Amino acid sequence: MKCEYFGICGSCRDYEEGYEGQLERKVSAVQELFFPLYSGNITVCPSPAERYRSRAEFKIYHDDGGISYAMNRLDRQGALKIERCGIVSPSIASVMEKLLIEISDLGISHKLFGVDFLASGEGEITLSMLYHKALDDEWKSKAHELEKRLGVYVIGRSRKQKVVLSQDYVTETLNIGGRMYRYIHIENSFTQPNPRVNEQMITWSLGQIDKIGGDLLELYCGAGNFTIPFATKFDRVLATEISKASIHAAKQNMALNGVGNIEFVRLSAEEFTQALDGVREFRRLEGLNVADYHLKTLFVDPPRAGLGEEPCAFASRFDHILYISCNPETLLRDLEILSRTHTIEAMAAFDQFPYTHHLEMGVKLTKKGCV
Ligand SMILES: C[S@@+](CC[C@H](N)C(=O)[O-])C[C@H]1O[C@@H](n2cnc3c(N)ncnc32)[C@H](O)[C@@H]1O
Repeated sequence: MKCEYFGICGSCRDYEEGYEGQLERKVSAVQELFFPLYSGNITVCPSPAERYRSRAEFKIYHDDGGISYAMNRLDRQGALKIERCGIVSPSIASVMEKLLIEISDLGISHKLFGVDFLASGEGEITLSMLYHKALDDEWKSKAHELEKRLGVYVIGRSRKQKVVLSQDYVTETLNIGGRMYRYIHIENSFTQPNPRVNEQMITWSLGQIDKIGGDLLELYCGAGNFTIPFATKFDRVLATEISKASIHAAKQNMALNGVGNIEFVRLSAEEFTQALDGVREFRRLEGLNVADYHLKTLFVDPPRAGLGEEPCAFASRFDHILYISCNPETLLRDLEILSRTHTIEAMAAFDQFPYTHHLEMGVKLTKKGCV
């Protein structure tokens, strides 16, 4: 019998399909899905089979005066208590059990309903504790003690309250083709969850845009995960993103890596296209002459909803499009539109989320008639 919770609770190690089997099945499914548009080779980038997630969110389940970790059941029929978790990074795994003991010992479990972990490969961890009550000075001093006992950075969150005791970020190192990049990852902001697959994703993507040159436009740039390595391949990069915290981190990441040819601007993708077409003016673009950029390449990494009709029409203006997608279904819809003007040159599948039906995809498109 197959257990749908393998990889979440990590306990049923005899899952009959194994890591390779589940990946093969997912890859066959996307090959079939995209076959009408693309019949070429799909590069497959696997994940480590366990301990691959650098961030994880758990519910806190209270019973008999004790607390345990829990997750929503996949069938949405209540919560499932978690005893062990095979998918979180070694550093998260090393504090999970101790954390429950220390929270109980310090008496800070009352109204605690969730904990979020974010870790770096070097073992730094932010621990966000989510409460249904206001956090007072007594909580702060106990949470300080928790930081000391576990060697983590504690952030307390409740309605309209965020308490940062020491810091709310970790610094991650990624190896991209032998070069080390450093990134500040802020808790509660978007970061790629699987660092080893993320490295493969950036490396594959770099290979696709290697010799194009000119300037790059990136929409949905987050904290500059792709932007910073991409900047080595273009004269200038204009990168936009909706989240203020991510843009702030992106600017720090640019400095951290000694990169100077990127402009990060906090604008939604929709706002940026309006600005480019002169439909609206934005103070956030002041001092930047967008018309001055030689934008022939577009990189997009949108949320699950993908692009849709209008953004695809905008994307069609570019000679080269690189599209990273976390949802093959919306990607298919968008590729059906983009294939009217562009040819799919290459495709890749990145197993960001092993043991789930999710698969991240990468696609390189070139305008028809363009060499
Ligand atoms: C899948 S993440 C990719 C981020 C980044 N490329 C990375 O690898 O970390 C999508 C990003 O799009 C941003 N976003 C969501 N809706 C947006 C919109 N309408 N316009 C611009 N950015 C948006 C989110 O804040 C998030 O950072």
